[in-house]
Amino acid sequence: MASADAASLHAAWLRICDRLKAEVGDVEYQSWIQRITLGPLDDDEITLYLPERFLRDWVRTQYGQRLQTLWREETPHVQHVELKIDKKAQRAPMSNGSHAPSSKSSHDIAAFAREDAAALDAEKETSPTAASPSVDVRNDLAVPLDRRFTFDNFVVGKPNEFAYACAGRVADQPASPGFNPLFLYGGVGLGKTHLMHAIGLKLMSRGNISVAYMSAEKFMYRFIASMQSKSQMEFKEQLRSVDVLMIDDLQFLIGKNSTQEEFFHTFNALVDAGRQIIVSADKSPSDLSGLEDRLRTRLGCGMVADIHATTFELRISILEAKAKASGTPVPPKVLEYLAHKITTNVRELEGALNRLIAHADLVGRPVTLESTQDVLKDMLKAHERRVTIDEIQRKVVEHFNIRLTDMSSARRARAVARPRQIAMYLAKQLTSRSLPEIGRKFGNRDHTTVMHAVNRVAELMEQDPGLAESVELLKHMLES
Ligand SMILES: Nc1ncnc2c1ncn2[C@@H]1O[C@H](COP(=O)(O)OP(=O)(O)OP(=O)(O)O)[C@@H](O)[C@H]1O
Repeated sequence: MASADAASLHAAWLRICDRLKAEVGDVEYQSWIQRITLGPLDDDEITLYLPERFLRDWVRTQYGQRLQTLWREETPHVQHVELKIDKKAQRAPMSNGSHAPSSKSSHDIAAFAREDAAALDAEKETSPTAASPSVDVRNDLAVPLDRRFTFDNFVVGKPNEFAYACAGRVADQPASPGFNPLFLYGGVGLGKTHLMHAIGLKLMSRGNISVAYMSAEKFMYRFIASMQSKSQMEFKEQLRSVDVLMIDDLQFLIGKNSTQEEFFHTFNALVDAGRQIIVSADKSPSDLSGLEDRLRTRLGCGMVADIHATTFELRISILEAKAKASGTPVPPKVLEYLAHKITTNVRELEGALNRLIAHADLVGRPVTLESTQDVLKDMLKAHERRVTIDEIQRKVVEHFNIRLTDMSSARRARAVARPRQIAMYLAKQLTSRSLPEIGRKFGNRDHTTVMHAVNRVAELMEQDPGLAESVELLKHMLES
């Protein structure tokens, strides 16, 4: 093998850098390739240095093959590429000469991070309840898991059984094919965080597994803080050293481009190293517009599990379990009432129950339906569904297969009059409209007619289970 002098090696390296830059783009180039320092040629093997182990590993997995090919193409003297760690290479002048950072490039990532921080500040201004950014990198990387959020404490029903099963599988066999990443998504307060913590707790109970859980927001604070304190390497190394990384509420990263970029690299490094990633968000990967396409694609590559909105049955089961755990007796009527009134969010359902129990303990009186309505007045008001009389009329005519005009017509035939009475009854039950207001919406009828209809339907529901079922069904459809 002919020997190559230092100048020709250096020239070859510059050409390789040029080609790589064109292939991978500026950001990746500056983040990774630019950190490489050219080392000696030994026989047909060229050594390239990187200042940190994770950088070396990353470059090896991401670009190792390509570097070898490019070297072989650029100079036949080099057949093999060896990537080594050299701490002295840290912040050394770029050996790739003219490829040293341009005026803007060396701080691009930091600049992006500042942009993310600015985006965050803008959000904070419109979101006074959010915590101010904590940028203390001395804290532990992850936040502790909540010991209450176990699998045993998670109530399973139709809407969450699939997510529950997936979470259980990951807890039993982390990083198994098809389950990495595990992507949990669903509306607010439906148990995503609970399941993530349950996985973490179960894994940790088995001992030697390192689990890091943090919100996407926290991830970003850490990232920005590491930029500010020039400890990015430490941050990256810490992240890449965990066995299981859990990031909650990923939607927070929408519009935070450099944090997304950082997360993407962390994600790849961990998955490639056979570590488990668990992510939660309020939407599926494909619906998270605002996240980079390549990140969305990777997020959807493992198991995607949806937690659906709760059903009445699940809400009852959750309330029963929580009431039982509290040790304070709560009548079934109260549980049903809560499950009817608070339908969207388990966190609020739980909050309502806790408030009732605390109140009962404090005043030393049992929980009753009356005390519930009183104690939760404000909360329940906020949950009143804004069902309109128009909606009620539309649903009722659809159900009984009559015309909408029959709601306000003077026709008295039973086939029309009864559904009209039912619609009035529902208007009284589901809206805060007064009897005269309801009457006006039903062809300017008198309030006494409405009152009669309401009483008559209540009476009939007691006598006729078929009719009661129809009315309940309509009510349920209108409420959900
Ligand atoms: N199926 C369930 N069984 C028992 N508790 C539940 C269930 N679902 C939710 N919870 C409880 O409801 C509360 C809210 O759940 P969690 O924080 O996991 O929701 P989330 O989906 O992560 O919400 P967010 O979108 O706000 O992050 C927690 O106290 C959790 O224990």
